[in-house]
Amino acid sequence: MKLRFAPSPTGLLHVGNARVALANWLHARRHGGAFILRLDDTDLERSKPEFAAAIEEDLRWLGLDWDERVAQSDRLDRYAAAAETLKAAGRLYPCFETEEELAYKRERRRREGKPPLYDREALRMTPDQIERAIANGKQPYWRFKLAPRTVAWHDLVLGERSVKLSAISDPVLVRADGSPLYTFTSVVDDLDMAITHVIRGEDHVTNTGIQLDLFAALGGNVMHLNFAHLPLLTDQDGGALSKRLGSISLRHLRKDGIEPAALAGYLAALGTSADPVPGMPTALAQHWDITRVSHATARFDTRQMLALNRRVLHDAPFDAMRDRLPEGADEAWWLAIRGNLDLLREARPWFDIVRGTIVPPVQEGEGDFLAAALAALPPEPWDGTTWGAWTGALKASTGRKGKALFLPLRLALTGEEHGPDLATLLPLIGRDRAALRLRLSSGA
Ligand SMILES: Nc1ncnc2c1ncn2[C@@H]1O[C@H](COP(=O)(O)OP(=O)(O)OP(=O)(O)O)[C@@H](O)[C@H]1O
Repeated sequence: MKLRFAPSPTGLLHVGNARVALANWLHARRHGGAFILRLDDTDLERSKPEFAAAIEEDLRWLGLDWDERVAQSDRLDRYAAAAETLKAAGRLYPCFETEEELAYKRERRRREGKPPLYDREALRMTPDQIERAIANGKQPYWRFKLAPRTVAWHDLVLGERSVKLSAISDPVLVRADGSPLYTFTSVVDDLDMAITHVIRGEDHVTNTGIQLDLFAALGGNVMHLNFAHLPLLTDQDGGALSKRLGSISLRHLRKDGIEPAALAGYLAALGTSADPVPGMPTALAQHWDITRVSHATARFDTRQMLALNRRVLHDAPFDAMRDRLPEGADEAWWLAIRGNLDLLREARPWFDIVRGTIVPPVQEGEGDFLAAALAALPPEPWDGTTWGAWTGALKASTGRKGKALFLPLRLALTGEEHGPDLATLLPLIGRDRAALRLRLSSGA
């Protein structure tokens, strides 16, 4: 079994691309197959090496690796040879019509009530006419002569699918400047690399009909090829995603503090009936089943991904996070605050609260209560019971309870209205800091 992810390096990977990459990788790893990263970089104008590098970095961040990396720009000779094979078989024919001529023909057919298909006029040119056109300085581009048949396949996600080839114009495979087009390079590569499963976005369904015909024309055995087309992912409002538009990119999610296990877990469960669980791809592979992906359109819901991110942080052991935490952070602090984080960057303020200096707000009208709290602060050593003993004594002496008792203390000690459990936090803050903050917050 061999799979591939074939992005064009024309922008930053978005979450739709990532879902496809992940599905291919999970399928390969689940079944002990190989996974290839193939950069579709034959569009020299739009492809950029820096995007290729960014794609590789983002895939690695997501926890994906590959057994082989191929760049289509290194294989131009191979596409040229495959074009010759097709020409010799009479399946690739030269065309000379200009864009304007084609547009005019399409319009005429539409007016006649016919579908705007290419009429294969170039196929009727004699060798003489072709020679004359070339002698007159015209460079041909090349179309693939589709077979007059309907191709069918069992799609692992969409079910039974078929494409009637007579309803499609013969596709251009090679431009006038000799450069091959995606439909062509993709098939030559799948054939040469013995790809067994093509998992990609639903935008390629029509291509699949053409590609199966082309695959057979190049001598491939289509029985060895399996397809799965994932419904296109949209943003939260149903809008399309595109690399060129800079849609929700992995790069931005990462910069915003999303953990790869949250994104991978979310994408792997998206469109299935399974509850998303955070996890890196290696762990997710054990339960992966492509046939569980629904053929309904899926929306990328940032809130759900954030909920998973929270879970990743809540369960993260100190050792796994150590390098990304503020200098001087220790395990007790991490365990005390991790349950309160949506994003890792929210950890920093809790470091200052516990280990550093903060200025709590002066609480008007709470001066006496905070002074009493300061006076009742027990001596150190402190442990997990100190908070309960201290607030229990204050409750008895002041008659306060609930929010009236706890909120002024929390505000004084942390400067925040919400946060981690104070029973855990208080011993970490320590008596000196606690005493100072109670005094400052009382306005004394
Ligand atoms: N919104 C989407 N949802 C799911 N898969 C997608 C989506 N957009 C692209 N893909 C898939 O991602 C893979 C990489 O495709 P490609 O590099 O052409 O991405 P793209 O976002 O369509 O790029 P561009 O915007 O440059 O055309 C393909 O398998 C494609 O089907």
